Amino acid sequence: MKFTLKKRERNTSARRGTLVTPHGVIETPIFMPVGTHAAMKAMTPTQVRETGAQIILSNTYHLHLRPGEDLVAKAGGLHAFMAWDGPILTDSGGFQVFSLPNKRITDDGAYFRHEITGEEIFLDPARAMAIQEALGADIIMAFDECIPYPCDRKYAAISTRKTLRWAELCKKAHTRKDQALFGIVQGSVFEDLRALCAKELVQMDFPGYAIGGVSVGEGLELLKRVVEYTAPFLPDDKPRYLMGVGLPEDILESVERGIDMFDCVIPTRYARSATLFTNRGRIRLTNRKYRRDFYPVDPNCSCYTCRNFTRAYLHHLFNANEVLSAILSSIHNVHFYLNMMAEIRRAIEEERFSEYKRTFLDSYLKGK
Ligand SMILES: C=CCOC(=O)Nc1nc2cc3[nH]c(NC)nc3cc2c(=O)[nH]1
Ligand SMILES: [Zn+2]
Repeated sequence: MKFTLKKRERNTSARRGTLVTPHGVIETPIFMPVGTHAAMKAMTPTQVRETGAQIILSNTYHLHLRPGEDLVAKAGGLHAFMAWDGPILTDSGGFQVFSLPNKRITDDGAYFRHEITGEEIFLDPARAMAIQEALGADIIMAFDECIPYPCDRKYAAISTRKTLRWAELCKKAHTRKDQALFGIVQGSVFEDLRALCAKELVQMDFPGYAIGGVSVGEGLELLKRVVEYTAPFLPDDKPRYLMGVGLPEDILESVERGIDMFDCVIPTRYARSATLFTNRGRIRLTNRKYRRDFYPVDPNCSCYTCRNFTRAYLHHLFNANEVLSAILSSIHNVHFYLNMMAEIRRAIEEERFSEYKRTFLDSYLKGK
């Protein structure tokens, strides 16, 4: 996998790059829609492609539980199984489980109790590598502990050292050369732990680095600070992935501070609960005020949904509990995110990212 920096912004740390993977080229900064169970919810691969998505995410933990990585491998791997011929990244998905009470973390790994069957699953570096290698994603993530927020410094220090030890074990266990293994920086909100973790991971020399342990309830101010003091320790010529981020405003602030890759369930999850993104903020389509509103969701949007349907129609679909409501809303929200990323890339190329961010947020946050 090869990352090339194409442009650095003069007055911010925003950067424009190209990431070449075995399944295609990714233009960064990029947003990666999340397809947890090897599927983008309510969208076909063709529809996902049409939104401008270049790379999608799937979750190791969930696919290990069902249908199991051996079955996916027998199907020819994730790309064949889900008919997505673009790049795929697998993260743990254990994050959701990490945040659940029913898990036990030891020095060697983590025990997750399956919320449905109650069956206990043990994940450790070697197993996490074996599962992701069988699934066949282009980018796989080191097995780490996502430190919850808040947490005391002592716990964060011990956990961060463990994540570093696990990163070493992942590197040893990872054999497939056509897969890129990214290291994950932990350290909670403690600047010195973040610096120490980043420096030691860089010493291990990964093809890319993620900043983990964020978007765990710390809020935008702390997120900005963590990114601000962690990103500079990461190599300029390697991709930087901020896990689980986020809302449009979180993404803009993090691009400004040097992040290249993002993932979040927000666009797809909000779509299914009728919350849609527009360049004047979010709208709740089940609200009665859209009953007779014959405008598109976002008059400036060029997606299939905005070109063919009105807010009144989507309001009706949600009221009638039609499956089509989830499909059309997901197409719009994912398109909205990917369109924003395309505008960000152009703004960086034309050295006007700060102005783009200000204009976008003025309209988006104040509904101007
Ligand atoms: C197979 C193992 C691969 O391990 C991982 O993927 N680890 C990992 N995933 C995360 C996912 C997150 N989502 C959010 N917010 C929605 N924050 C996240 C933070 C992490 C994290 O610190 N680590
Ligand atoms: Zn649209």
